[in-house]
Amino acid sequence: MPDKHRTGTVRDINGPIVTIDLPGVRSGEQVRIGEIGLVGEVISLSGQQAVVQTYEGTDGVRPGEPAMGLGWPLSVELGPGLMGGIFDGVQRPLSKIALQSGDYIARGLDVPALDRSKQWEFEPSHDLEPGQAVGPGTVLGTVQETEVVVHKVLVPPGIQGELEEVAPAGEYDIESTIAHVRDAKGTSHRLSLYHRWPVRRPRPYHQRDDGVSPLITGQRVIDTFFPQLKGGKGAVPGPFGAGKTVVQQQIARWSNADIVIYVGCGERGNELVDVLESFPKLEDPYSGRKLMERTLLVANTSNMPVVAREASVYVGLTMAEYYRDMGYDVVMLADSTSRWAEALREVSGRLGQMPVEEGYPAYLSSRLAAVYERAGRVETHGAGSGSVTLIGAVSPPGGDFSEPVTSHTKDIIETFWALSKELADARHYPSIDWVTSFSGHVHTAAEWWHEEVDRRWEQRRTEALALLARDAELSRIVNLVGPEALSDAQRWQLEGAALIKEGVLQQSALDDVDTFCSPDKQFALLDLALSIYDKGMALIEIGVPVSELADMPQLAKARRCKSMYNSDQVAEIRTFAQEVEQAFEGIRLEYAKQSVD
Ligand SMILES: Nc1ncnc2c1ncn2[C@@H]1O[C@H](COP(=O)(O)OP(=O)(O)OP(=O)(O)O)[C@@H](O)[C@H]1O
Repeated sequence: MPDKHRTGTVRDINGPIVTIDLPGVRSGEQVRIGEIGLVGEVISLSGQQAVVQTYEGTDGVRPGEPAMGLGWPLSVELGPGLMGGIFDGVQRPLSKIALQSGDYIARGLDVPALDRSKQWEFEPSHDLEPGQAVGPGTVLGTVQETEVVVHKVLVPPGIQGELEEVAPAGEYDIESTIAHVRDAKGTSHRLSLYHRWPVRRPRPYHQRDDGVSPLITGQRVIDTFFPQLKGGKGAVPGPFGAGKTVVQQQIARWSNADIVIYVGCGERGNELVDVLESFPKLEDPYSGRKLMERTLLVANTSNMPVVAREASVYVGLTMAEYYRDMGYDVVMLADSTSRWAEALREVSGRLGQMPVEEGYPAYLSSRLAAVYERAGRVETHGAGSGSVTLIGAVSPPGGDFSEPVTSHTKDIIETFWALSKELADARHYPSIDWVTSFSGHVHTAAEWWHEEVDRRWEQRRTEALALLARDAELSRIVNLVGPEALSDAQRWQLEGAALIKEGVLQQSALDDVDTFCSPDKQFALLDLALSIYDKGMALIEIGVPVSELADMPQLAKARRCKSMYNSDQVAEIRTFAQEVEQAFEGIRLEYAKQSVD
């Protein structure tokens, strides 16, 4: 233990929950437990006794060992050096830890998140003068954190006053003094390139703004059918193996956010290894450099107990808010909030609290809501608008969406991308079910699409969903009485829906051309599918048999267009649409001629 200052004694150990005697300890305070110095946090107090949840295994710790209060709540370090980092659930840098203790994290390790020795090139803001009034969000200067991220060095929340001095341009480590600010009481505050922030306290902002532009993910079923806004909150619930991780990775990789934060929260070890191995290899499609230059990962390692997952979501969110405060659009992916909720359940069970639904405590929904509440688009204190988009994967046991975590999440979020086992089994990817998914952002997104892409976007989207709903009804009839019972018009509706499903909704993450689809290409493909359907229906209405249309080679090509033409080749898709139109016109003329003959 580093210090005997304010020490107490371990009384009782119940898995990750430890009771200690420590006079003067506060709720939420960080403590170190036992000779080994395990990290933990006070979650309840009763007289001199405190109940602590530890973020590391308590094996070997015995009653009577010391416990020490650190005097501050669970906090993270915020400053240059976060980008590209891989941290554990309490923000310890995994790569450094591996150097110190090998692949398995030794317990009680105390490694700061940010590198103390690295020098950063600080460029002070040119418009700053000593004597000037500054406050939270004032940009003191910048540091080029990576090739693609300019890190704004801001006056941290809570500091307000007169600027005494700001450091000249030069190289500084994160602990060097960058500025001094004298507050109204005359106290001088020394500011450096980093500060600490308690993870459970949302970082302040000037005011909330409504989201205005969609988060473009390049995934058609998301952008075109169930859009998300920058600053929105969304969930991806899905049964085992339905594709949650792929959806999240596609968003991380392709979305037009400035910063990506991926919190691997208690998913199986091999999946986490996969994420940790795959992310550093990914190329940033916007800069051509490594995606990790604007990404950071938080990963619960397999030897951390379940309660560490609980902290990791807040750790990720606080870092997301920090970059939001610089005016960036941040997307944070939490995989998965079910595992996070299990941590709540475990702790509440060990505390003997009354379980409400399936063992979860009564505060499950309020905790979930508080987490999602930290998403949003805001007017920051000094750096313009910034946003945190929060997308949580949910892994309901047995794929049952009525279980508590999924159902409470559904009430909180605005965008719900429900993955379906049937679609995944049929290898229809992404397996986002168009019947049960929803987005509360369609009208706002429509303004963007109408302005930037095509004025018919919302109308076309509605037509496609109506056709898919009709398809579901007709498929039920076919299952009952067979396809012969359908009219030619109904069969053509099935063909039209199949074209939407295969040509628009299905999108392979593994297809080099189709893995990302620009908004223009998304609309061109949707419009192509619907025009084919509309033109075909007009022919059926004048008596052309459906078999003649269903065999047209153009239909097969329309299904493949997504992989034949990349996002820059929208003109080619439109040319093909004209060819199809001519083919239909040919049939119409021929049929009209036959009728006359
Ligand atoms: N968009 C996609 N394109 C191509 N293949 C996909 C896509 N989505 C999912 N898959 C396939 O489905 C497999 C399982 O996906 P994934 O690992 O994302 O599922 P999961 O829901 O995260 O699983 P788990 O329940 O184990 O966490 C992938 O390995 C891949 O083969």
